[in-house]
Amino acid sequence: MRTYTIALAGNPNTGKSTLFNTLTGLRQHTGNWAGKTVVRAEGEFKHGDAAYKIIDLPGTYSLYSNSADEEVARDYIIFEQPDVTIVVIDATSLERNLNLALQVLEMTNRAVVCVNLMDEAAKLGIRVDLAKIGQRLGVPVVAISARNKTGIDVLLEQVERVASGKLVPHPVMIPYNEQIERKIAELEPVIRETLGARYPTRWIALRLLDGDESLLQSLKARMDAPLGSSTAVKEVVRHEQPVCH
Ligand SMILES: Nc1nc2c(ncn2[C@@H]2O[C@H](COP(=O)(O)OP(=O)(O)OP(=O)(O)O)[C@@H](O)[C@H]2O)c(=O)[nH]1
Ligand SMILES: [Mg+2]
Repeated sequence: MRTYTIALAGNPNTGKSTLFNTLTGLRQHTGNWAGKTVVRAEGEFKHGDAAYKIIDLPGTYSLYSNSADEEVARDYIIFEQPDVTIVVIDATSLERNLNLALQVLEMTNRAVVCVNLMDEAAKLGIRVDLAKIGQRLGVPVVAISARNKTGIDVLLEQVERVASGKLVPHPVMIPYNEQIERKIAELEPVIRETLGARYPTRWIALRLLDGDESLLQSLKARMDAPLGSSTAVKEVVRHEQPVCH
């Protein structure tokens, strides 16, 4: 039986753990992330012909290394490369939540956006145009209510399609200004050469331009990648203003 790994990412309080509990029942265990005081919850479930290992990532507003939670979530998506990252977003607070979804889509194309708290949205008279969000983001978008256990089958159907490669999403690519795009184009080949093609070079280029020291440290710790000391990188990144935040 094929086993896939999936991660739950999203802002705090969007129902990730509720979904995690719904999917795994008692087949779950918790501990801490290596070297951090951040809780790590992992569980298993079966669906259709496949088994799934699922990781409940800490809730974060961004993945820019501002806290241990953000570093854990970022490192998991970048280095462990789950077969699918489910971004759980709050239907009653789409604008803020989509910000994190876009960050995840810069890191991986193997994603499904899960709009949770649909029951709450309905109560508030909020209508969510799933098709339009899906079209704009370029990944499957599914509506659920984790608490009421609705929409779970459709969610798992989309997760299976992405995990198995039946569907290869092409997420929207956020364009930056000309100067930043030029620097990204200079950095990407250096990153690819240093780290191999396995990693999201455009996202790493953006983080380097943003002066993300924590990411460089993680890269160094995991693969002894001399990216931070690369002269080519230093040349491009020098005097750069932060691009994100
Ligand atoms: N109405 C409603 N409430 C929900 C739903 N899903 C989760 N909740 C509630 O939302 C609150 C937060 O849920 P959690 O599952 O703890 O959220 P989380 O994303 O794991 O939060 P963090 O771990 O802090 O990031 C809880 O009170 C849940 O009962 C839902 O579909 N509808
Ligand atoms: Mg939680």
